[in-house]
Amino acid sequence: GTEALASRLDQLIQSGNLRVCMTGDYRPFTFYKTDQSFEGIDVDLARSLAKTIGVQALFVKTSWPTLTNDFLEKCDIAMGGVSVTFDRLKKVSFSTSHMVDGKSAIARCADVAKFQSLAAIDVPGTRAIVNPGGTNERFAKAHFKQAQLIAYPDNVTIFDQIIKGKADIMVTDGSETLWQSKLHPELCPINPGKPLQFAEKAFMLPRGDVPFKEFVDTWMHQLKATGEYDQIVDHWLK
Ligand SMILES: O=C(O)C(=O)C[C@]1(C(=O)O)C=C[C@@H](O)C=C1
Repeated sequence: GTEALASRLDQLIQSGNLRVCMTGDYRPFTFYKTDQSFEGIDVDLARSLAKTIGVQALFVKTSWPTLTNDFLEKCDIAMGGVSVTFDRLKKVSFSTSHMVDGKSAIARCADVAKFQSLAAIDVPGTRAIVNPGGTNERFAKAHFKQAQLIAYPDNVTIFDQIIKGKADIMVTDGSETLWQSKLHPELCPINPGKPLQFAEKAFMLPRGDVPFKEFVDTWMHQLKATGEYDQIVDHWLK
């Protein structure tokens, strides 16, 4: 047929806004500042996508436990260090993955030698801290049987808890262990080159919306081909 498929793309072009859900608690991907604006890799990516569509990026603050529902109710896309999971794929679609980022551990530098494997971490006496709602919690619940699990909902200050000695270790995205260890010299990433679990970053999209997904995937493909993607990532990671 000659009729184009209906798409969220048409709606958002009509409204003039790309509504982007993000948590704002995950440096360097998304950070919510005191002036109520967002910054980070995925903020730059969102602005690039919006510009390519010809609309404004409008950021909507969400949280990891409410991410999927907030996306479904309030946003056209969810960005900000979001991992692809099969649970989420039961409710939403994802763009093509743009970054591989497996799970790794971070601990006080003095403890790195004793936490060299998952088996060495998961022993009685280890206090593993975890932010609820995302893939970190899923990993912790699946793999920590002997270690004590401490749920801590503030992803911005969670790393201070390890520095203060209130917890011993956190398993999170490898990129975050590198970033946080640069921010806090007391903390060291543990074998960041050998992730404990595979994970990929992508953008959450409305389920089954082929035209919108084609647009986002083509934009990302070209961003990578032209080197703009690396420019954005390197600006934050270096
Ligand atoms: O849930 C996801 O998609 C994430 O990758 C987010 C997630 C998590 O796994 O909890 C990853 C690292 C940050 O420390 C905070 C949130």
